[in-house]
Amino acid sequence: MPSLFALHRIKLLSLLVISNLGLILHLSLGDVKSVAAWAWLDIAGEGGSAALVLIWICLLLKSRPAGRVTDLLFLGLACLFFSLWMDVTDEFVQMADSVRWDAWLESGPMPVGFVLLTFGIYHWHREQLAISAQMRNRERLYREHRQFDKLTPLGGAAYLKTQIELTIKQAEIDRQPLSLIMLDMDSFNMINRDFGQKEGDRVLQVVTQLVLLNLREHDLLCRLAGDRFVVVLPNTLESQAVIVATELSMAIAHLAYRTAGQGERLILSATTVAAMARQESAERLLERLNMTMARAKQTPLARSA
Ligand SMILES: Nc1nc2c(ncn2[C@@H]2O[C@H](COP(=O)(O)OP(=O)(O)OP(=O)(O)O)[C@@H](O)[C@H]2O)c(=O)[nH]1
Repeated sequence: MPSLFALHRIKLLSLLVISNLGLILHLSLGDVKSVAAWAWLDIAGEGGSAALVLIWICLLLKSRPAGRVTDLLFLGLACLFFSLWMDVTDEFVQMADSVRWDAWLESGPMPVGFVLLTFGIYHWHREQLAISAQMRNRERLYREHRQFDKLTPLGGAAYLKTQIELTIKQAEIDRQPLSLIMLDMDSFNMINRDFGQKEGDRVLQVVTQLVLLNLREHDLLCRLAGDRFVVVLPNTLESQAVIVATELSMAIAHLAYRTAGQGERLILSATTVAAMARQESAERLLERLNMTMARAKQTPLARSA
């Protein structure tokens, strides 16, 4: 993974050069104030704000791919930083009363920065709408990044339980059936053992994409743990969930998966089971599915709970 500096070298160097030019201009045309003349509260406020904006810039560049939205957000934040930096510099260097340009350097870039940030955030919002459409089957109602698994990236067990509780309540209000599918990869530890953990990770990612492709708009896929996934299917009877579960198993069995290293063809398979929610907690429902899964792994015909 390239470092933050390597990816955004020109942006960061430009900010460094311009900030230093501002500082040099002040130092060469003004007088350095004595420590007694320093306004500590202003220094802390303005300096702290400049430091925070610098942190925002680093987080932005670290978390976003290069492109127009990143450029707009960066330029906006860079303008805010420059204004605040000039403000701090002013606390250490006294300019003659006749000098006007220093006030421009302090106040000018700030509104420009806000305008650029507004454009950037607007385009970010549009980009996010497109991403959210793709994330449709991965998240519902709210996003809490700590509850999302980095690898797949699907909601984890905690997210799943919250979503099941919410969906059970909604199903009761709507008087609609709610079913769940549990999917567990078969002999997954052998993939890790024979081809390495990285290949195992890749299999989990590919299987996730494949399952997502086979779900309906309102279904939700989560990763319960390891190679075990759960699909929440609102407005679905158990008999319909069993059909979807069989389709998912078949899709995985028919996947022409090749390893990243030598391109070996792997035969993947998964066991799936389905259950309809009764008047029970999410915990109990998952327990019931886990038990059915354990039975199905031993006797492949036990596919519903
Ligand atoms: N590569 C990879 N492996 C994982 C991850 N999480 C769990 N595992 C591995 O998944 C394997 C799951 O093993 P088991 O629960 O025995 O499942 P299995 O080998 O599919 O066996 P059966 O389910 O009985 O068919 C273990 O070897 C875990 O170490 C992960 O994020 N990445």
